[in-house]
Amino acid sequence: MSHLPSVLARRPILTALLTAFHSSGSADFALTYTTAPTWPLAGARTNGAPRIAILDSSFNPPTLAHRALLLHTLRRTDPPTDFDAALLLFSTTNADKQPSGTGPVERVMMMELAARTMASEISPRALAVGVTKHARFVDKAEAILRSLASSSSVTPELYFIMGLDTILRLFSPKYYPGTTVVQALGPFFARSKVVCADRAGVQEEEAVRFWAGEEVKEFDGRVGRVEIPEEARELSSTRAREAVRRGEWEEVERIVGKEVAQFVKDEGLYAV
Ligand SMILES: Nc1ncnc2c1ncn2[C@@H]1O[C@H](COP(=O)(O)OP(=O)(O)OP(=O)(O)O)[C@@H](O)[C@H]1O
Ligand SMILES: NC(=O)c1ccc[n+]([C@@H]2O[C@H](COP(=O)(O)O)[C@@H](O)[C@H]2O)c1
Repeated sequence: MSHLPSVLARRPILTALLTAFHSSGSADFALTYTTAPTWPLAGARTNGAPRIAILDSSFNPPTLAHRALLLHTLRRTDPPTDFDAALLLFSTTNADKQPSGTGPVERVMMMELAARTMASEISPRALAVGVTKHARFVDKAEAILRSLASSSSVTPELYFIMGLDTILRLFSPKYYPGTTVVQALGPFFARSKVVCADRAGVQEEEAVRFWAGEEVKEFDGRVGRVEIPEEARELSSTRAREAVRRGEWEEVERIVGKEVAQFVKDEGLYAV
């Protein structure tokens, strides 16, 4: 069954929602779609803090690597963890880049498309799509926790999934002027954990240096690992955009899957 018609019908609602979110002085986290109205409470566990696996990405466009990161985190992390819910999260600001490629409405439409194609594999856990205005993980975590505490009195444990290139930037001092990395990340790691996947393109020595470093050791037990299949490791949004520009639609489909590829083609995204 194609999810495209349902997502295309969402455009006016999403446009209004994102405009209101953008102009609100106070909102810094909002959900656009959930598979269960009680998200994040749809899992089997009934006691303890609900655990939410969060895939934060620019989704420019969503790829099958993003899908693999989320599904493999839910199935086998080291150490093994039971999750109650999952969240695809998009930030309207990025820590390093100016917005380019596509606007927020198309990004969220593609995220919702990806979410609908994954929902049955994630079930019985609840899956949501959300947006935040924050670029740094420390601020994203705070916004999500604050929002859930005010709307549902739930205090979940957040697990941020990221590739090695991103965990290197989470621990980079350039994002925390006026303080040390350990001080800046202390409150974040008190309530959240990180699940990290190796990423093609990161130099071996840089990876070895990072894992042996004092800063990551400071948060021992708060950083887990996940492996994704070989074929997903080399996929990236950049490669998908380049394949669109070359008009190689089979390659685009191999990187992003059938439905997102169709959306990108129909909407004329990334063509120039
Ligand atoms: N193939 C992959 N292997 C491991 N981690 C990945 C992979 N693709 C994306 N990630 C991770 O997923 C998160 C979101 O990725 P992001 O949105 O930056 O995708 P991207 O493909 O790197 O995008 P772009 O090519 O536009 O820079 C990041 O933490 C990134 O490290
Ligand atoms: N120190 C940090 O918290 C930090 C550093 C770099 C990127 N990020 C975020 O990671 C996500 C992925 O970033 P890229 O799209 O640049 O790969 C974005 O939301 C970005 O803002 C966070």
